[in-house]
Amino acid sequence: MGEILKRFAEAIHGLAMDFAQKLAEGMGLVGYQFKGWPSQFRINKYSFTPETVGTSGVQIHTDSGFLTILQDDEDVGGLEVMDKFGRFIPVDPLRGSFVINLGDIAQAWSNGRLRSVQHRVQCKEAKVRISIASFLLGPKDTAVEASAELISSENPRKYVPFTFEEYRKLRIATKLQAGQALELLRVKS
Ligand SMILES: O=C(O)CCC(=O)C(=O)O
Ligand SMILES: [Fe+2]
Repeated sequence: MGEILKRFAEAIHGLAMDFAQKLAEGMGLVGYQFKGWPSQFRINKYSFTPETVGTSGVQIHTDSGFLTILQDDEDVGGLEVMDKFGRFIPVDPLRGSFVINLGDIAQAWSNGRLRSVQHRVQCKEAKVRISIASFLLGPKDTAVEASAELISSENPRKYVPFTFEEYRKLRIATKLQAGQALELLRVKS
């Protein structure tokens, strides 16, 4: 990795960790530690052509990790997120901003209080589009498990404990990319 990318990656990882910490505090989790949770980086390049206008550059999916910080293309739009009514809402380019969204691990970790968001990238115009996605994944060696503070008799545990690696493999094996794989890990009542 080049020096500039390395510094970018470190800064974004730090931002993701701070953001996660604030989320935990906001949910009343005192002293929760995200220490050792890794980030993964991906540079997406879409070579859109007149023929691809109107098609999907990335199919509908949720991100599998905890949270994503997206440095989206500053000129070429196309990102769309799904609202709770199943409608796609365009996220137009906004210079000097990041898009932050939650993934499936956040949903399991929070016992369903936080929700992962379905999204896709549509080809709107015949241009090259570039985005840099930084994913804060999940705990490295321990299981993803909602803290005791988030569990009560009215709010029983929703998901069985699982590791990020197990979840990643489950998503690949089932080809369920839009959050449905999490349903397979629900505690049976
Ligand atoms: O390119 C984008 O705007 C989004 C890419 C994305 O959703 C992803 O990499 O998971
Ligand atoms: Fe994504």
